[in-house]
Amino acid sequence: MTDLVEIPIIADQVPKYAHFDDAGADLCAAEALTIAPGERALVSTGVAIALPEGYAAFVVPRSGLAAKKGITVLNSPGTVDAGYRGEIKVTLLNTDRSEPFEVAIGDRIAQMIVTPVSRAVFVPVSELSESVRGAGGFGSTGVSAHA
Ligand SMILES: O=c1ccn([C@H]2C[C@H](O)[C@@H](COP(=O)(O)OP(=O)(O)OP(=O)(O)O)O2)c(=O)[nH]1
Ligand SMILES: [Mg+2]
Repeated sequence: MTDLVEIPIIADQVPKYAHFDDAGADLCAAEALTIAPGERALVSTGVAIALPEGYAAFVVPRSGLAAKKGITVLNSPGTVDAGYRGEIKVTLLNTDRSEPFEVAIGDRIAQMIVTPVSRAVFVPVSELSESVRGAGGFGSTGVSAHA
């Protein structure tokens, strides 16, 4: 059984996990609007939470909206800091070239993943330890699955 984290919340519609073992709880729109093709909108959810210290919540797209409608979260993963007490908002981007995207109040527009996060202590050094990857990145391993 996963550890349960109690999170105080103020919300008209409390985010729900569609299945008990889902990673993301769905966030609903608290306002109605239309997002034109290629446009973005900052959408209210009416949700405010008090995350425990050492936790963050990530606002990420729903795959169905992405695959079927071209809707994504522009700044995905949107990062909700533990100390944030304001309303959680979702920056939706309509990537479709022709279809406007209609948002109705109560629509599940994105999902939120609550997770522990490490607090880093950045220690300046003159050299970094060696690794197999080294400085290779940005496609250094190619695309083909065949060597
Ligand atoms: O998708 C998001 C991302 C962020 N936030 C809220 C919670 C977060 O704690 C706060 C600040 O987010 P972030 O640090 O990403 O934005 P910023 O542009 O760096 O703003 P700030 O200067 O306030 O940190 O905005 C949302 O409601 N939705
Ligand atoms: Mg910030």
